[in-house]
Order: sequence, then C-alpha cells, then structure tokens
Amino acid sequence: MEKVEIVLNSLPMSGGDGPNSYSKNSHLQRRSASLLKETIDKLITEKLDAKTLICDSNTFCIADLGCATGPNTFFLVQDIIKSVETTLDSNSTKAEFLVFFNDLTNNDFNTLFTSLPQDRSYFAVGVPGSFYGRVLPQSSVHIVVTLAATHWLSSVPKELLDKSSKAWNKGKVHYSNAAEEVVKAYEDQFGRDMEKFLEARAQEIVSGGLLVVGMCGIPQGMPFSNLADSIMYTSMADVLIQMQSQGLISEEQVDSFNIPIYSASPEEVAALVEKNGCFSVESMELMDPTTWLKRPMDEEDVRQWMVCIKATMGSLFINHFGDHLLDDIFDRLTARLVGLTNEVESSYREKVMLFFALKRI
Ligand SMILES: C[S@@+](CC[C@H](N)C(=O)[O-])C[C@H]1O[C@@H](n2cnc3c(N)ncnc32)[C@H](O)[C@@H]1O
Repeated sequence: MEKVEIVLNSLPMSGGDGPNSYSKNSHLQRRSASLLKETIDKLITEKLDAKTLICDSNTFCIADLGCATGPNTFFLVQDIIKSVETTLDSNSTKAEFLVFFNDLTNNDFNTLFTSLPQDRSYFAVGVPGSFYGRVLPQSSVHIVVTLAATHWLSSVPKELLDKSSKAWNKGKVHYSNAAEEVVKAYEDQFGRDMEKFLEARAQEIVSGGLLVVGMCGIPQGMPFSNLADSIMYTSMADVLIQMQSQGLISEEQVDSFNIPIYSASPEEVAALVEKNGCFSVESMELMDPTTWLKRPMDEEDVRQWMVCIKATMGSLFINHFGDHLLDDIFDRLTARLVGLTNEVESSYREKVMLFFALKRI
C-alpha cells in the first residue's frame, strides 16, 4: 500500500462523551449535514444504480471518511441506508450493509464504537488512517461520504514556518488577512491534498459508485476576509498576541501556530476533478449552512459557536500551547467575539458550505 505523509497528530476532535467532547458539541455540523439529507437522498435515487452495483454480492458498502466520534456519522449513515433501501425495494432487491468508519488513527474510536446505535441495520468496521491516502481495498465501496473533514489540510504548508519565506505567517494563525504568498501556500497545499484524495477514492470506489463531499467553501474570487470566520481567526490571533504580551506564551509559539483549514471554491474543486479524470460531476454547489444562526445573532449564538469550535479545534491549541491554557484562550476568544457580534452578523456567512457529488466513471 502507498505510504502517506502524516499529518498533524493533534487533529482529532475532543474525544469521549464529556461536556467538552466533540460528541456532545457537534450540533452545528449536524445542522449543516441535515441540510444535505434531501440532496443526498435525491442523488441516490436519481444517480445510483444500486441494484446493478451489488448484483454479485448483495452487500452494499458505505464509507464515512473523517467520521470523528459520532453521533453525526450515525445519522448520516442511517439516512444513506434508508435511501439505498428505498431504491432497492423499488427493484425488489434486498441487501446487507457494511459501513467503514474512517478517521485519523488517534481519533477516539472507542467512543465511536461504544455509542454505535443498538438497533442499527449494518455491520460496522473501523478503518483508521489519513484519507489523503488509501484507506480501503481496491473497488470495495459503493458510496463514500465525507462531511466537514476535507477542509482540514494534511499539514500546515511548510513555507508558513520558514522565516526566510515571503509566506512566513508571523502572528496571523490563518490565511485570512494574510500576505498573498500565505494565501497561495494554503491554496497549493489544498490542491496537492485534494489530488491525493481523489486519486485514492478513484481506486476504492466501484465504477458507478458515488463520492459525496460537504466542506467549507467560498464563492470564487471572494477574499476570505469577507467571511464571518475571518473575524474568528483574526480574534484568535489577537488573543494569542495579548497572551504573549502578558508573558503566558512565547512569540515563537504564536508565530509558529497556524490553523490548517482551507475553504475551496466550486471552480477550484471542479478543475481538480477534471485533472483527476476518473469522476463525472453530478453536483457542485455552494450552500447556506447558517440556518443554525438566528438573524440577528445574539450572544448565545456566539457562545454556542465557540463551544463547537473548542471541541473541534481544541486539540490544535492543546498540542501547541498546552492543556493548561485551553480554557483561558477560549474564554478570551468568546468574550472578544461576543463584543463583535454585530460585525459577525454583517459579514458574509451565506453560501459557505461547498457540496459536491461525483460519480466514479
Ligand atoms: C469536524 S470533524 C467532522 C466529523 C463528522 N464528519 C461530522 O460531520 O460531525 C472532522 C473530522 O475529520 C477528521 N480528519 C481530518 N483530516 C483527516 C484525514 N486526513 N484523514 C481522516 N480523517 C481526517 C478529523 O480527525 C475529524 O474527526
């Protein structure tokens, strides 16, 4: 099997099922995912010839890449199974379902498997490893789905940490409001990662099978600084610089901290899919994931948002700055963003979820 270069070992979401865990604080991702339910159902009904795909074995295989610890993955998988069953029923066919749950090796798979629904109608398998390489056997899966995961880059672009490079990202934490060279370094890293992702999936998905992706997106040509998330990243940088000035962390720690998340445009992904050449594009659109935010937003919305961000990105901060500073960093960040509610409210937060569905040729 091809060896893949690995990643930030601090990526996996907060494990367990305690009050700060991802499993208890992933309702925002869940709401975004629920927006896709109908779209995915329609795709399966209209674009997937499930009966032909399983003709030899009667086993229908689904993979969720970047599944974390649940429970979102369980809802998603159950919805997909229901849609496939409906299409099979209409052809008087029955199938057994096998679900591959994938995430990085240090994901909390114990929590995932101990919370598997008791009444599930599928067999469950864990496939640990980076989805930027192969995680499944050749032509072994009929639907691959991945939600809120492929905007995580495989690593922080190297140039960002090189003091002699124009892309050295001193005191910024992200490419929002950063130098052009920093933006380019993130874009190039995403391009390399997505190429590997598509190459691996092309090997794993059977001909006629589907690849369904939901991730952070952005309209082509829009600067990231227009987005509500930009205020969050800028505030993170402000908080860290404040803590540096108070002697709680070093300048070196601040300058070497970058969040490896990238928002792609549909055009960017479409070009990578075309270059890969193994898939047809069945759907490619930007959607509005923000139904969870009231309009106008209030303080409670901001607090809820930060609780989810802490459960999602907390390990990055723990790994870099230490466990003891996590609460302090997020308390300061939340307070700052509560004070910026109006700015967040008026920033662009409409079509920032990229959804695409590809069919293996
Ligand atoms: C925000 S969580 C989303 C989890 C789940 N899909 C959901 O919608 O709630 C992103 C997940 O992707 C995983 N992830 C990020 N990069 C990955 C990679 N290269 N390979 C496998 N999993 C990855 C993270 O560890 C994390 O569990």
